[in-house]
Amino acid sequence: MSESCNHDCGSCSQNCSSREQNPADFLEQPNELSCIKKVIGVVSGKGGVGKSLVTGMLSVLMRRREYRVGVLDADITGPSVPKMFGVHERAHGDEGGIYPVKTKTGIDLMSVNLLLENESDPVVWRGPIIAGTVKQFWTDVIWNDIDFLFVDMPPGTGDVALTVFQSIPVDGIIIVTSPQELVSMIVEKAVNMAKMMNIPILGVVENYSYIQCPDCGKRFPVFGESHIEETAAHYGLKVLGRLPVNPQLAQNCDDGVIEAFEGDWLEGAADALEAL
Ligand SMILES: Nc1ncnc2c1ncn2[C@@H]1O[C@H](COP(=O)(O)OP(=O)(O)OP(=O)(O)O)[C@@H](O)[C@H]1O
Repeated sequence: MSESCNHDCGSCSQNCSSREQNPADFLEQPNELSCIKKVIGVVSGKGGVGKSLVTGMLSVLMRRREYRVGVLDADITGPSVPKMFGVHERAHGDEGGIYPVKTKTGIDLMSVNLLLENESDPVVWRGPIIAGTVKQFWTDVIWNDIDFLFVDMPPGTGDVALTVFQSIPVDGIIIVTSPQELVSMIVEKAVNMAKMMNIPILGVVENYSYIQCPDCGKRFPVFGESHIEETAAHYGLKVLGRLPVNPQLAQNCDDGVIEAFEGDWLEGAADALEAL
């Protein structure tokens, strides 16, 4: 602290200990009617690697294990969660807050698409507004009795991702990657961000890992040989699952019936969540 400190940090540029804030200082309180046991962030270092699909599948798996599950779609400019679940109605609220919309199997969803008049309306908002909306999904939405709240994070490690990590008490993150060479750098970015935010990493899921011949069962690494084991070992992370390119999964998303997907690729990830 400077000797001439007048305790008015707004008029001083010194980076002293009284200015440094604990990450916990930025945490927002959830709605007073919410009751959430664990918050799991699903992140990716870049867009399009299947983060939303993995979020959706994990929420379905945990629901199948009889947990009460919610999905907070923090991917405000590319909200794909409601479509995957075939949910098109609008969310409603009252003086207590906003109520999530329930899927067919009882998963609670909140997404900007459930609030827009027209779900095809583009969200052309600047970063602070987007980040504020995500915060409101935490502070204003009534997450009633939730064992696992999955947060489908915006892709990358930018402004909105940072706000989410600062304002929501995330218990652990799952990193979704693809098999390309770039993966190591991308995982490193996500790992560093989690470290900065002091959030445990539960492990990595590799998507688009291979394609499996429906006749002979042989696996083909269409996007190149996987480096996930070495990469995960390098950062001391667990590989929680490898997801093939599977046309049926894409069809399930397009038809809004992700709750009907069949496959045990992510059971390891579900076990890790259950063990939390
Ligand atoms: N393993 C897979 N097999 C078949 N289709 C897949 C697979 N993974 C993702 N897809 C399809 O690819 C598209 C993109 O996936 P998804 O929306 O999950 O990516 P994302 O990482 O969340 O994207 P963004 O970063 O843009 O939000 C979706 O149409 C999804 O159905």
